[in-house]
Amino acid sequence: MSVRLSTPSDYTGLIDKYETWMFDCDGVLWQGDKLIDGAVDKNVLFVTNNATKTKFIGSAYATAVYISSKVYVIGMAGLEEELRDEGVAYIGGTDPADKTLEPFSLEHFTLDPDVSAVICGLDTSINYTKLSKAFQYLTRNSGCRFIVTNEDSTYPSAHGLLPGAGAISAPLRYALGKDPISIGKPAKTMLDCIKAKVHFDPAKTIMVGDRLNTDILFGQAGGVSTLLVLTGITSESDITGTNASTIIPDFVTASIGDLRSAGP
Ligand SMILES: O=C(O)[C@H](O)[C@H](O)COP(=O)(O)O
Ligand SMILES: [Mg+2]
Repeated sequence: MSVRLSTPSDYTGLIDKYETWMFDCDGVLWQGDKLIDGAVDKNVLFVTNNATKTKFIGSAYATAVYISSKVYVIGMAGLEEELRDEGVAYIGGTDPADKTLEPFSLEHFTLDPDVSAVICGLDTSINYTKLSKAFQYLTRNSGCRFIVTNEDSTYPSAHGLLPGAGAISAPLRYALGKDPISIGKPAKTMLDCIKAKVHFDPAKTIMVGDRLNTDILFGQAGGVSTLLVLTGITSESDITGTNASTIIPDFVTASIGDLRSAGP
């Protein structure tokens, strides 16, 4: 049963109890380009599946650390930046030849034999050209691995829910008839990435997230406490009543901004 936080002493107790705070980003700190009230005056680790973000411990960074060979990318500039920073050769991504609305044609497409993995992340410029080139690599380059930065089905933007990274890779999963390797939360790869960079005591660590099947499962798998906020994907009806999820966070509060009410 989750503990519902509500009083200043509840929040003070939580802040006193945990020395390492892992914060999910989309739906916790911000909704798209809109900051969530009260979120910005904390200095903690940001752990996001959003592969368009960089310089966080994000799924883009974790994927770039995971792969070393040349890859074909479905994704945006943030994912390309993390691949470059880790010295991973890539094609596709924001390349104008792929990020195009021109009539589809593979007439000028030559398969690159060095591509040994396809990486798929959130891509707001997704199109048939990208999906087709990725499919060509996955079916014609022997042993080519199918990797996704994360599998979030939706993305909590400032304008409501939008298709998430999981929805971007879904056409390839269906066409291929096989599931990819997923790097982001709740996968262990993401936690391994954090452990390689930051020392923390799981007993004194709390993961704050808005999605039960990524953030809360990630925290539980990592042996850390979990705090669910209701400013993103999960709503009250998802955690109460007959259809309540079986994923039970340790703590629940409406918004990360509630922590401001912590007493002295
Ligand atoms: O990739 C996606 O679908 C979205 O960016 C999703 O919101 C993950 O971001 P997070 O909540 O982990 O920051
Ligand atoms: Mg989130």
